[in-house]
Amino acid sequence: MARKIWDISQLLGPELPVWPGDTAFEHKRTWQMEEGSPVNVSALTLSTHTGAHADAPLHYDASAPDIATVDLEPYLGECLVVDARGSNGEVQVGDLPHLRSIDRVLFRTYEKFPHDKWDEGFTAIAPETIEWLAVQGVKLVGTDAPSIDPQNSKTMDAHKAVLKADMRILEGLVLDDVPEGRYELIALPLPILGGDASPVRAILRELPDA
Ligand SMILES: N[C@@H](CC(=O)c1ccccc1NC=O)C(=O)O
Ligand SMILES: [Zn+2]
Ligand SMILES: [Zn+2]
Repeated sequence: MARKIWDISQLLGPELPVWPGDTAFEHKRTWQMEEGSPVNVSALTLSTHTGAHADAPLHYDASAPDIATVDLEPYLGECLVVDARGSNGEVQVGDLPHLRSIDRVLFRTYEKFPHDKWDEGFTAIAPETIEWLAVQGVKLVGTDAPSIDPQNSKTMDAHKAVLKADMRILEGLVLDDVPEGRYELIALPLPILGGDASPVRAILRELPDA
């Protein structure tokens, strides 16, 4: 029996909302068959933080590893999806369920993911929550929000807490259709030399029957 797959990635098209001031997503043709080329070939212009993406430690520490260097292990394996829609402003420690032997935690903060407009008031993750997850042995934290820090953050406290615990981050996931529970996560970053982040094709898959 095939194991159900949830695609938790954003669609990458011209309407994709991006961080204020960041690079807009652009996809244009280099060669076209209708102009006599034997093939269609196009080119992408996009921010490393486009859609569902993985931050590299380099994003928040100028001397830390780039996305081509990080181990792939955190981005592949069992995870817990937590419904944090009740959190207001920041996911607090009190919003967490009891965590038992889990390496990856993904937070759903949206009732409905804002596909067609930028949401500046997204729910961040409190640095204390990151610290608590690290104490529980969590290696990767994911969110449907565009960042784990608030949009106007200058201190990036949640990213700094991730750095201290050497955790990994996924942002921009789409979790609207995913019930709370345990899944297999697959969300591999591209090996971009010097990259501070990479878009990922993020999916969740039913765990194999025990
Ligand atoms: N997806 C990015 C968004 C970002 O770059 C950012 C996050 C919080 C505060 C400022 C940011 N970027 C530009 O100032 C992130 O990794 O958080
Ligand atoms: Zn990011
Ligand atoms: Zn980030």
